[in-house]
Amino acid sequence: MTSSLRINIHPTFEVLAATTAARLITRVLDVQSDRGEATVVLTGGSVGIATLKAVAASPACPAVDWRQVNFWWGDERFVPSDSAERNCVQAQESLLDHIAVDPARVHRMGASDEYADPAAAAQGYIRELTAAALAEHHRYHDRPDEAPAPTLPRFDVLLLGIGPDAHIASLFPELAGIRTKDANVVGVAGAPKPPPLRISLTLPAISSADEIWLVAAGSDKAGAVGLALAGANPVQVPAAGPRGRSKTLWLIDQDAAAKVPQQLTLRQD
Ligand SMILES: O=C(O)[C@H](O)[C@@H](O)[C@H](O)[C@H](O)COP(=O)(O)O
Repeated sequence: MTSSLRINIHPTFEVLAATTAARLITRVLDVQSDRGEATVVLTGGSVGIATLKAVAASPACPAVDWRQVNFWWGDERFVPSDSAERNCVQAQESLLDHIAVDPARVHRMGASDEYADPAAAAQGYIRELTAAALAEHHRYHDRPDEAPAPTLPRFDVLLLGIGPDAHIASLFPELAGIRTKDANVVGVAGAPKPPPLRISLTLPAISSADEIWLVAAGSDKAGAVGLALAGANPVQVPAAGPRGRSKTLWLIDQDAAAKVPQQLTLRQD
């Protein structure tokens, strides 16, 4: 399957969040009509959280059977589980508290009051991902023992915010995480964006997703977005790395689009 790249530019942060929310609701509904369940990987950050708030506020929100949605996170801050800094705490307040989710389908990354360090929390998430992948493999394969067992469940939509330094999730330029190819989850130390201790999916795990949506707003993201879309090296520009299996969607506002190569904004493949 060839993966398509699309760039959608919106006039303002608010319109970007509202349209991303509408797109997410529609995508989950479409997947649920095919498979019953749907799986979304959430992100932290201003656009990621604003999108969740817009989903909760949408008149279409109740159309989704949220009890059949699996929630994972692309990254998390390694702080106490009840800290307002946690991406999952912000997602809980923005959306999950307002919909009927199945707690067994909400997969939070580990916290500093649950694990000794980010590496241990990463191992814990790897175990949780592997267990979900195996259960899904048995649900969807007639003869599961005849096919190799996957280590990741199917991610229907994976959301990524982008930092001014072009980081995605908690994969930062030049650090070990963006270079990691032999693991699905890593612990992060020394993150330039506080807090310094984090957990993150790796680029191979991110790129296992069917659709990847990169969301960014503001002129401080224009350089990162422009470099990523110009095809920079992912080690220096992590936002250049993600490729969804079927679609890579850039959802950005006009300010963040200021340095997108002109020929790209005309081409929508
Ligand atoms: O844990 C995090 O901080 C996020 O997952 C991170 O990857 C975020 O999405 C970007 O830093 C963009 O954040 P802003 O949109 O707030 O700049």
